[in-house]
Amino acid sequence: MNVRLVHEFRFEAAHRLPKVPQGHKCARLHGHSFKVEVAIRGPVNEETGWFIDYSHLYEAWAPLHDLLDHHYLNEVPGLENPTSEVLARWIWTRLAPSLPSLNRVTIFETCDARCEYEGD
Ligand SMILES: Nc1nc2c(c(=O)[nH]1)N=C([C@H](O)[C@H](O)COP(=O)(O)OP(=O)(O)OP(=O)(O)O)CN2
Ligand SMILES: [Zn+2]
Repeated sequence: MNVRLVHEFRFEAAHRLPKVPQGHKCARLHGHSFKVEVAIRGPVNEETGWFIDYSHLYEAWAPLHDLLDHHYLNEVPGLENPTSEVLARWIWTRLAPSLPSLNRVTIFETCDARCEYEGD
């Protein structure tokens, strides 16, 4: 039996999008309460009844939270153009080494819009 486990994380950050057309509102400095969903996929162990402990997701996420929370994303190396798309891949690249079963990273900038990334 295979399952997808999903853990939500949140961080607050400011950003601006430097490559949008002139006059676009997102060229101005603004902030979001970002929500990130990290999904892993794999088999359930018949003995333990789980795939892996959710705490592994938390442990993998914690260093990224420190890099992102209450930061100006444009100043974070690799996030000079911090769209949801760029952020999703940035997070994926940093989680994948410690979460080989990584299946999807989803970025919610607002309640209504999200970017889902499943690797290239
Ligand atoms: N494909 C993308 N489009 C947009 C991104 C992005 O990262 N990828 N980002 C933005 C801005 O960051 C913006 O802050 C979010 O804009 P929007 O979804 O329009 O959110 P609002 O709450 O400001 O919009 P409402 O019109 O109030 O719904 C824009 N586009
Ligand atoms: Zn924004």
